[in-house]
Amino acid sequence: MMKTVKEGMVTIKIPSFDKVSSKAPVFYNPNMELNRDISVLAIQQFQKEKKSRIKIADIFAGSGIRGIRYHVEIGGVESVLANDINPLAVEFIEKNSKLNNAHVDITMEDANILLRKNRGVFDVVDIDPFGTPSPFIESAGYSLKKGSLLCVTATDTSSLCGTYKKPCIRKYNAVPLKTEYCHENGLRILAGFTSLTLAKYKKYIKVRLAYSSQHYMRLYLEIGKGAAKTDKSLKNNIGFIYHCHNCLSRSLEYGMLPILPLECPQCGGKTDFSGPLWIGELEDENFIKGMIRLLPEKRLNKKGETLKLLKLLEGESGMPPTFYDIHKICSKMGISAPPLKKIMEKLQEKGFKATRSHCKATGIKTNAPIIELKKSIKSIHNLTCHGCNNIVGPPHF
Ligand SMILES: C[S@@+](CC[C@H](N)C(=O)[O-])C[C@H]1O[C@@H](n2cnc3c(N)ncnc32)[C@H](O)[C@@H]1O
Ligand SMILES: [Zn+2]
Repeated sequence: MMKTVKEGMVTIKIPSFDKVSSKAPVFYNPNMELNRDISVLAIQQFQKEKKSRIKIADIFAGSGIRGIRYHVEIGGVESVLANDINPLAVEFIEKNSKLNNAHVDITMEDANILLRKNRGVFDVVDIDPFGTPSPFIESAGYSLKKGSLLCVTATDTSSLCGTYKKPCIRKYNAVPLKTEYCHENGLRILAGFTSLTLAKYKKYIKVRLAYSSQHYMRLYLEIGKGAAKTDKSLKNNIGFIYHCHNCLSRSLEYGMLPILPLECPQCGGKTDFSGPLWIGELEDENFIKGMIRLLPEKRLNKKGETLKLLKLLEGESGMPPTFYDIHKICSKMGISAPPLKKIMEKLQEKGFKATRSHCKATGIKTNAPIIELKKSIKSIHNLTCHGCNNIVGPPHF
């Protein structure tokens, strides 16, 4: 039995399956359509900036839908290589390429071998494996050329988010942190690990776009080259996040070792830490603006969702790492949560930056310290609440 799928401008066929699983004869996940839609826009924007024709490698191609979409939907493409280790997947990539009249190059190799054999060939490498991309980053570091784009998906979010600490240390050589901003933290661990892995090849990353959605994380990294620039990139972007579970304050430390005393500077409580991770920029405002401008000319089923996400990510550029969960803070303060918009306005009135986080609907990113945020929340609460001032007791800050 066959199943027909329509996404973007392509139609593909795959063997029927009961549920999305790595055990399916040929893997296809309809929930990743947004991932593929955003990839089409991001790679198109990259190609536009490059002003030359690009060679793309979709090295975990599955049914071929991703690579075929890149071939059909992205302008200025010189070639697309679709690779998979599964022989049945390769058969379907061949069928689906013909079905869409897309002249895709097809290989059946282990992704690491393919990257090693094609050093300096591709302008875009897309790594979309089952679970962790960690075993493939080293070969990507060897293979990628200056000015190329590395697109990485990770679906092992429980490791990156710190539900399980040991697998994160094993796969990403970093200590995770189970907090309200654990998804952003996970993106930072993945970017930090990639940056440190590439460094031995005197290559560094510039994060053009990073987001977490549903069950996966996705990074778009532009590759730079040169020993001095790599050293500088590590110095300016790798470090640690410290988090106080008591008063919810955070701080950053640049470097390869956690050296701050593990005591909260705000309340004296014990702090937890995460890292080494990427504490530099995760969003490139101009890149995202470019992607938004490209939206009207693309045929995407998830256009609305894509725009909403890109707008949130655009707002996050230039903001410091981590965000505050207003519900968590208010529950600690013993008051009901005021609307997010009002809190952001209050912070902005006081001269702080404030924006929403794409990771959490109740999250606010701000450069205000926790004490200022709590003061702002309290003042809005006092203006609007006439019933509970006497029962909440003294403010908790
Ligand atoms: C998550 S699926 C890819 C989905 C596809 N990119 C898409 O958007 O629909 C991962 C694919 O990687 C293939 N694979 C697993 N290990 C591999 C390896 N070492 N080298 C190449 N392909 C591999 C699997 O057969 C599977 O088709
Ligand atoms: Zn504290």
